[in-house]
Amino acid sequence: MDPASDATFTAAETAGMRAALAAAARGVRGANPVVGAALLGPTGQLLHVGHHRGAGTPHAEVDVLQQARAARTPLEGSTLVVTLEPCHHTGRTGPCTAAVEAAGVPRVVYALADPTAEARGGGAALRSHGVHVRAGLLADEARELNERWLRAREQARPFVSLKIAQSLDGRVAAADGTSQWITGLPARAEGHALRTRVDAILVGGGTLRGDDPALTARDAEGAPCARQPLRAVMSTRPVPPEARIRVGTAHDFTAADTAARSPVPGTDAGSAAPTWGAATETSAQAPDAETSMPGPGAGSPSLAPRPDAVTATPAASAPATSGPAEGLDGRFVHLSTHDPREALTRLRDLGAAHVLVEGGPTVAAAFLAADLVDELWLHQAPLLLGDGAASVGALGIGTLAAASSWRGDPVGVQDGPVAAVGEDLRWHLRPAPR
Ligand SMILES: Nc1nc(O)c(N)c(N[C@@H]2O[C@H](COP(=O)(O)O)[C@@H](O)[C@H]2O)n1
Repeated sequence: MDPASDATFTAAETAGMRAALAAAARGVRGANPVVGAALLGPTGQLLHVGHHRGAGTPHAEVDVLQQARAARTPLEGSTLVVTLEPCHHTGRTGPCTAAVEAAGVPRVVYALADPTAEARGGGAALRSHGVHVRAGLLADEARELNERWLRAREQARPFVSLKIAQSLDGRVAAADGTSQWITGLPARAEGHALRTRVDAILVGGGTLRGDDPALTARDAEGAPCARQPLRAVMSTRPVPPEARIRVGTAHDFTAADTAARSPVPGTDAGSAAPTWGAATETSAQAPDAETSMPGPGAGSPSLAPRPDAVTATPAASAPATSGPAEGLDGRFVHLSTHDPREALTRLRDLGAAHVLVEGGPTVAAAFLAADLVDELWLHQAPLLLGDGAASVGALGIGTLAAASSWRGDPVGVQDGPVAAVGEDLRWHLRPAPR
């Protein structure tokens, strides 16, 4: 137990922590935890509230200190209240401990200790520099907020998001296999926004062969986003050389690329460099069937892929803000396995800390059955198909009492966990506690 976790806290600190917990929920789930922070004045008055907005953006502590600096708020006698221990490392951003010290905040109250090997120890470091530190305030609430992120870190695997676009009756394709476009443009735009936040997108061999998706992240005009996720196929069968998933990659990771290149911090991954395969360039521009993206002639030109829509921008020239991990930009990897844990291990070893699973039904079921889905984005269109592929394959659930159970997740959505998106319905869900 943290030596300072038996402390008692003031009513103002408890109120500040509640404000910080509410602010944390305005962040997004993924490679980083959701974190909120509040600054209290000498009499406990709430001065500023901030939060973290996802991997690569300022941490909650830095966000709230930046607000104080912008407003010229004096910090003598202040207390920083934060839902996670200030980090004590340089990752995608700098150490929060240094920011707290530089700002001259004399007291810090945090909820939950940082469990990661690389970032932990901020409380002790601040204490050794004369900052008054107390831990454990509303720790259960803070732990619950990041329960799946904590679990992913414990299992030394990436955080996993699953995205499904389905009909009212839970189908992702009609009887003849057609699947474009089940959902409307606003829902598809949400899907692309999600793609820009992840390190890797994964599909199965059935989706690859049936739909030939490009798996690129594009903006509302159909132009490629500055940073692209790694594109991954999980299949024991070969990936055709002409597959669109390979298009535009300057290089690809070969099927043998299981060696570590940029491992997720805190894991035991090795450090050998992977083999780089030759680029496969093609100008094919078929519609992105699996993910319901419009293609040429789809009647929605604003999101139609353009000839250059799959040209990845090299990570080195991209702005150092949120987005996929450095070096994965738009590349392609073939994971020759049906085991979702093995697939995640290999993606982790390539440097992915956040993986988006985009189907199809067999791959979705494999991740769900293994309890490897940390958040679910489900778009439901007002269509009935009556036949065709179900969105999720067999889960081995024989009776209602054993159903896979989910809860609305307000994190990462401003309009609540269930909302209308154009003509469609969007659910943002997290696994129900077991
Ligand atoms: N104290 C704290 N505040 C936040 O707002 C955070 N997001 C974190 N995250 C911790 O730092 C690691 C990520 O660091 P970078 O964003 O790459 O710099 C993450 O693994 C957490 O341990 N901590």
